[in-house]
Amino acid sequence: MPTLTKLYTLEEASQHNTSEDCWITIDGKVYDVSSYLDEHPGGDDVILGATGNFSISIHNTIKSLPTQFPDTANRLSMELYLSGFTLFLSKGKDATDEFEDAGHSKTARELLETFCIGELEETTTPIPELEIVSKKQQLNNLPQKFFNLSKQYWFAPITVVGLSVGLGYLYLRKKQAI
Ligand code: HEM
Repeated sequence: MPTLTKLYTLEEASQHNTSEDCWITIDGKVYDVSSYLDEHPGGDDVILGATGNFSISIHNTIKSLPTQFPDTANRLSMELYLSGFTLFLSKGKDATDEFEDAGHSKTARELLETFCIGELEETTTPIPELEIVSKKQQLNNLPQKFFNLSKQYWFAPITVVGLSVGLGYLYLRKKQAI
């Protein structure tokens, strides 16, 4: 039997990301929650933040901060690349984690179903449009890494020099005593 469910790609759903026209995708389904934004007890901003706007995850070795910069994506990607960060830029975002993390009640889940307009195409996955994780990045950062290491292990050369001076002194004293 042919399915009557309308299918969307994640990228298509991601175009609807404003307070007048807001779609979110949860568990493979697509919801048009535009009319519910103003009524949402958790505020409209959290739902808008879970839409498929450009989403950028920035990582370096010490911290990871997912954030959103819709307009400045290209400039930012270049700047971050140069400063040695790893950057993932994806167009299209799934809101399942945000929805689940808020601990919504059964009533909220039932209400959600009333806004369902279709499902995601099965092949749809968040596509990283730009992924900068390369060996080149590590090579570019060699001087910085060396600097970081020397900051971390500054005591090692001082210990070696100290030990050499001490041993030399003891050796000379012993030699003089003979
Ligand atoms: C996906 C992004 C969403 C996030 C991050 C989110 C977050 C939240 C948060 C933080 C609250 C608690 C507000 C408070 O008690 O101060 C809340 C409550 C609620 N939300 Fe959402 N929400 C989202 C989407 C939705 C959607 C799509 C619906 C329904 C169409 C919905 C329905 C409700 C309802 C009914 C409540 C009241 C408490 C409950 O019954 O669980 N939310 N939400």
